[in-house]
Amino acid sequence: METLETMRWVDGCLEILDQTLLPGKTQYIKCRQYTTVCEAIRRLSVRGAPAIGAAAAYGLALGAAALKPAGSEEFMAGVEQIARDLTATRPTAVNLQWAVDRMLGVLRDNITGGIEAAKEKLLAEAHAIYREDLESNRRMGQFGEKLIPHGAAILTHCNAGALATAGIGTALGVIRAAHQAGKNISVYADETRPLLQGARLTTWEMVQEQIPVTLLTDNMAGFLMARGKVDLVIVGADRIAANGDVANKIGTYGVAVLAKEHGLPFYVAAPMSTIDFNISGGHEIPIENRDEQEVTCFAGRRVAPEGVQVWNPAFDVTPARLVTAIITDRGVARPPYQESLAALAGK
Ligand SMILES: CSC[C@H]1O[C@H](OP(=O)(O)O)[C@H](O)[C@@H]1O
Repeated sequence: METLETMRWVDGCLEILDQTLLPGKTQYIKCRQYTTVCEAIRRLSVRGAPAIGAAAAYGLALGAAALKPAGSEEFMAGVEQIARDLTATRPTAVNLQWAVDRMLGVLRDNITGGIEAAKEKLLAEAHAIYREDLESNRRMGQFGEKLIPHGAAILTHCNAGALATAGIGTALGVIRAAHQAGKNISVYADETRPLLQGARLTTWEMVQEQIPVTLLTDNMAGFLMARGKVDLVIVGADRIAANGDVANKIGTYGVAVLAKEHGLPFYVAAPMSTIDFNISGGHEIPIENRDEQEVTCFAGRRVAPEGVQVWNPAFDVTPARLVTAIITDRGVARPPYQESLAALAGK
């Protein structure tokens, strides 16, 4: 089985697995400047909320290391600009802002110790963020697999796997844990238009691990459920509001409505770093709109006529009322989410 690292730190350089080339080609982007990390996030070479957060943390450490300020004030100003550039790359996954805020907090706590020491602290914190995600995924898998019945056929959307994280994944981490617990599960993977994270990445991860996986186009999910082929749905998340509304890859809301219609459990797996307690509901979640060519072209060939208008939101919002449970790295939250998520966060 080929196991690939989503990213790795090698001799002062962040190497990012270029996911736009998967599954056909395995190639790492060598990021020696933080601007290369910004571009990798923007073009989804690295993608998935936890992975974006970890990449941004390493990007901030890279950028800070290259600064040659006259003093600490200039250094702080330089790092804060790097932080702004990183958080501007993609607006929806809260892990990006969370990771950058955490790095800035470490800097402010250590600036009095001198600039070189602060640079070392930043790199250490980026390593910590990456390392913690490994353990966070493992815990989500442990909590989540208890919800998975033996022999379950599980539908998932997009890729919330090892390629979206530092570890075994969020939704796919639960699937891996259930598989390893001997539950004889199988997976249905939505291709996930327009960038095909399901067809390219989720199926690849499942095939690598010899977990039975069936690929379907997004518009087939309803009929598959109507034919009684699906036992439950599990997806990842990019930002979850305090009330349990979930922003995830475009198409997730439709799957949740279909699951409700067919009486199927709809689970969301996400670490606590994806819960945004600063917003009350999904209406406050910023939704990224992406380039129209992602929709008008397919495999590099234009399929829609010139002059067509395009709407290409990268995410949608699933209301909490459609979510059966939220599997986090601190336990499983059930409705009412305002209370259960706050309790898991120790608020
Ligand atoms: C474990 S977070 C995965 C999450 O991120 C994906 O979005 P993108 O591929 O655009 O970064 C998708 O929403 C996944 O559920």
